[in-house]
Amino acid sequence: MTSPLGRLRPEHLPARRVADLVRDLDVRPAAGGEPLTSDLVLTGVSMASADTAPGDLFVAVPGLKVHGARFAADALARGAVAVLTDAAGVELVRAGAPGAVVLVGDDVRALAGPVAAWLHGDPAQHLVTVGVTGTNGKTTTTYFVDAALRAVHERTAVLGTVELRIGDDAVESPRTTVEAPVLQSLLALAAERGAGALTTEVSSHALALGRVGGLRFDVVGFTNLQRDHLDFHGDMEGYFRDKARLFAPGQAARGVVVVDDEWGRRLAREVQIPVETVATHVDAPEAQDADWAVVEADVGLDGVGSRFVLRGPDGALHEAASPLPGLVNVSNAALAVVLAHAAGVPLDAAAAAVGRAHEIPGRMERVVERGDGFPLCLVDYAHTPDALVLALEAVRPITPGRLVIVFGSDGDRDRGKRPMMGEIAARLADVLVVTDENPRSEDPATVRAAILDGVRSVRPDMADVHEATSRAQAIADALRLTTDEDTIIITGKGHEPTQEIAGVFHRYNDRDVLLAARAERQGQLA
Ligand SMILES: CC(=O)N[C@H]1[C@@H](OP(=O)(O)OP(=O)(O)OC[C@H]2O[C@@H](n3ccc(=O)[nH]c3=O)[C@H](O)[C@@H]2O)O[C@H](CO)[C@@H](O)[C@@H]1O[C@H](C)C(=O)N[C@@H](C)C(=O)N[C@H](CCC(=O)O)C(=O)O
Ligand SMILES: Nc1ncnc2c1ncn2[C@@H]1O[C@H](COP(=O)(O)OP(=O)(O)OP(=O)(O)O)[C@@H](O)[C@H]1O
Repeated sequence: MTSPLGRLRPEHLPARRVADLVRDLDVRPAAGGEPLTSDLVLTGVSMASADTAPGDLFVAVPGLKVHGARFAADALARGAVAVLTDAAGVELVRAGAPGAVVLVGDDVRALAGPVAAWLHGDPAQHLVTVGVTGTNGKTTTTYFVDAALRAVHERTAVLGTVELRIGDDAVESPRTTVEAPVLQSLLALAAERGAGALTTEVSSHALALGRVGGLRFDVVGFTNLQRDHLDFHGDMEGYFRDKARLFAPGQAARGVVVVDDEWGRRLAREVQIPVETVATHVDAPEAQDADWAVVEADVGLDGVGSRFVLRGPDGALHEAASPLPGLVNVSNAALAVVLAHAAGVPLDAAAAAVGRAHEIPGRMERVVERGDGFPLCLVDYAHTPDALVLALEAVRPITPGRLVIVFGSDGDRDRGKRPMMGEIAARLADVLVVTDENPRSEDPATVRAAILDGVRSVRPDMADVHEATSRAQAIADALRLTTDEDTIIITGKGHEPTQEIAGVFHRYNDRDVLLAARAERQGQLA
């Protein structure tokens, strides 16, 4: 996917002297290079050569695969005026681009954010900023928070897995949390366009790789911690420690932590910033000590949403609602209300706005309504074992007939979860269509076989278990197998606009494919 950086820079570019960068931040001219001239001016920062624009500082970081300094010549050819790198990078820049202006710093990945914030004049100070981390629920919670912030700000920005949105303008997002220079440039653009608040998802990769460096959030939130991304973080302890970085004093002024799981309780105990705690499971022991607690929840059997009652720190009870089905969304909504309140939105306005929030692409999204021979069809992003359990439990009560799941598991990612996903689906759904998610470089059949091993361990006769070698075929098969009493839930890819197969990103979206399959089936039924 093309990076949106070029399209999302502020219209009024900043202009600051390289000499002032050396004066203000912990960087210095590399020995033996061109002397810094006082008229050398920067108007942008980039970390990827393809995203470099004239006037940029190219920050060349040592990558996990390759050193960014290898691409300095490319960045300079695109108009970069200087390169910031580490000691190892200096030699590489000199080899590829002799004569370049080279600055050097010790940890350039960590410097990228502060440098970009410096260049843009610390744009975050003009906005209320909210960051949300946790394994599941980040996207949903950020959209809920954004809905609440819009109750008091005419224009807002929301950044995350689904899109990068400022006011009504949005582009596809290259990842959950953009690189630090892109984030700072988006903050500057949001401020320039008069946005009063910005909410962003903060992934654990972002925290480990300094993508939110240079930004001190007004409020940050934690949803939960579940098994995911162990290929990157090593173990749960490492994953937790990376998440906890968001709650460091330099990174956020205050926090709101869901304490339903032990990781949340530990985070609330250990962090050094003021935090409010939220317990979202009715009558759970942690509710007694939590600042905020969901004390009643009525999970709507119409599958549209839930009403709940939130007890505040003063003991007062507040009516609130989640516009999406399932108890997990009560949890996300409760967190969002408290986060928005901490970010300056009156409590009842926050609760009302969250209850009315619009549908979120690929999050329990109702794509086909039940009726006329068609089952209710939802597209959901559940791609971890815990999320899958919760998603299936959320749709069971709204399913008069059979619960059908179309699902797979990612290639080149945590292999251990594949049989677990199969076991869960076999336990909690009636009909299974096992297919591909993003096989990446792996043989899709191998990934499916691992899932099917898990299915077999729970359902040895493999009754009502189907395998489809393409996701579009799986969706068509599911529609063919069902009537309007049933529910189909398609999990794993949510809003994603592409499917990655053997290194190639093919345009693919579950919602679009489902609607096309429905139209075709309607033709067959007519
Ligand atoms: C594992 C991981 O996060 N890797 C990130 C890491 O990659 P890397 O260190 O391997 O980078 P590299 O390929 O060695 O390249 C080194 C440097 O050279 C630059 N380069 C490279 C090639 C080139 O032609 N020109 C160029 O300038 C790169 O931009 C980079 O700055 O640093 C790169 C730039 O800083 C990131 O783009 C890259 O994210 C990759 C694309 C990625 O897929 N990340 C995923 C796992 C991720 O971040 N996911 C989380 C969400 C997870 C979730 O909750 O689901 C996210 O926030 O999206
Ligand atoms: N609070 C929650 N606890 C557990 N599972 C949840 C929660 N909220 C949502 N989910 C499930 O996780 C899926 C992903 O939700 P969402 O996109 O909001 O999370 P996310 O943290 O943004 O995920 P990712 O970082 O992978 O994009 C949903 O489709 C739903 O099935």
